[in-house]
Amino acid sequence: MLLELSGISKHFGGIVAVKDIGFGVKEGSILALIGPNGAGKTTLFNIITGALPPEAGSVTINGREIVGLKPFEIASAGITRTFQNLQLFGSMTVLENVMAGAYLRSKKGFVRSFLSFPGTCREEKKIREESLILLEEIGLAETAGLPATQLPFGKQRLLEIARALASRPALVLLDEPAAGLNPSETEALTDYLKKLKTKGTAMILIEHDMQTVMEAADRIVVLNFGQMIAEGTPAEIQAHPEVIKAYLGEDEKIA
Ligand SMILES: Nc1ncnc2c1ncn2[C@@H]1O[C@H](COP(=O)(O)OP(=O)(O)OP(=O)(O)O)[C@@H](O)[C@H]1O
Repeated sequence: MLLELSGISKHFGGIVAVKDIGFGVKEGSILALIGPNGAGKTTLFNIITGALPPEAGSVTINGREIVGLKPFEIASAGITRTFQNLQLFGSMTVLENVMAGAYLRSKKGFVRSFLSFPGTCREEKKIREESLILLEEIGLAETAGLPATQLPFGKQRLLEIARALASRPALVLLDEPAAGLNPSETEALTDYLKKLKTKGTAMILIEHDMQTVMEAADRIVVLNFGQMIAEGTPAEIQAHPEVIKAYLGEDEKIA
């Protein structure tokens, strides 16, 4: 397993946000995290990325414990994320946003990259080339020189994904990547995520669009009121009685 969670619990005051959660994500696979609003999905993302400390439990990447590490250390260990409400660098161009993501794995770092040491120039050139390739793959190459905020919303979402991928992470956490996308953009996104997976990137996907989830995910974890009520393949989840009950009422089916 690339990522393993076990016994993760967290509460806020009297609210149990997540309780005794455990699952694993394999290299080059997509795990979808689904559940009604308030089920605990974002809390889990915040715990995995080091933004929130869990009260109990362990998170490992390639067997290395990451609970207690700072967010930038976890990012350097190969886990990056996107946000539900986009967090792009508005004053930078599309290309610069992706390059900023790439500096996470750079030896020189973002600030030193602005100083013109010979090694730094070579590295910047390489990062620029790789970032352009990433933009090409995600369909944003033509917008590389535009300020990020000039892109339409759907493209800003893709840019955030490209930036999260720029440091070549082993695992990317995607928070509702299809939210606000039109049907053809959603389809293109789903195809892109599937392609990414075949190149070896693992992903955890929080997504309310069930078609995207059922099509892209290898495995699905279902949360309800902070508890994990089911884990399985898309077909298993669609037929799972507890899941049907939590989502739709007992007599109906998902998706
Ligand atoms: N910082 C916080 N302070 C207090 N309560 C919180 C905090 N963060 C989350 N919660 C509570 O913890 C529970 C789980 O919230 P969380 O945001 O993880 O759910 P979610 O599944 O991501 O929901 P959504 O789909 O609406 O984003 C909710 O009851 C929420 O109100």
